[in-house]
Amino acid sequence: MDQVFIRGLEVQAVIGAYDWERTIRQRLVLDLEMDWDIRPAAADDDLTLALDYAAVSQRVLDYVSASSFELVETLADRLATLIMEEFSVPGLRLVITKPGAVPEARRGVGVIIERGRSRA
Ligand SMILES: Nc1nc2c(c(=O)[nH]1)N=C([C@H](O)[C@@H](O)CO)CN2
Repeated sequence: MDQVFIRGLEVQAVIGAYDWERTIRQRLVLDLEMDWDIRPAAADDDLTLALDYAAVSQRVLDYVSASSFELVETLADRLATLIMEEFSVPGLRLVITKPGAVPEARRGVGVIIERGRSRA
């Protein structure tokens, strides 16, 4: 399946399980790969037939910046459902990195989820 991707989308959110984390905003970095047949859009050279990565990016930024979850797992799961429902995306892979959570983890910690994809 073709994919439309968004990489390194940075957003600040209230995210964390500890009391001190409930009072601050922390940086998250999102990587998103969305299954999409690009051939109809390519055949007609028509954005209305494409999965608009700018529109998805803006919706993700709006949602995450307004969210307030304890776990990155919860945010990832809710966000995946939202994207699939609102943009008719049949399957996706989402990586949420919380760069500052474990200072010794130089490239961050977080979760990777896949939804709507059959296991081969
Ligand atoms: N699997 C997870 N582990 C941890 C999470 C999380 O969301 N998922 N969160 C924390 C704390 O909020 C941490 O980020 C504070 O530094 C710990 N472990």
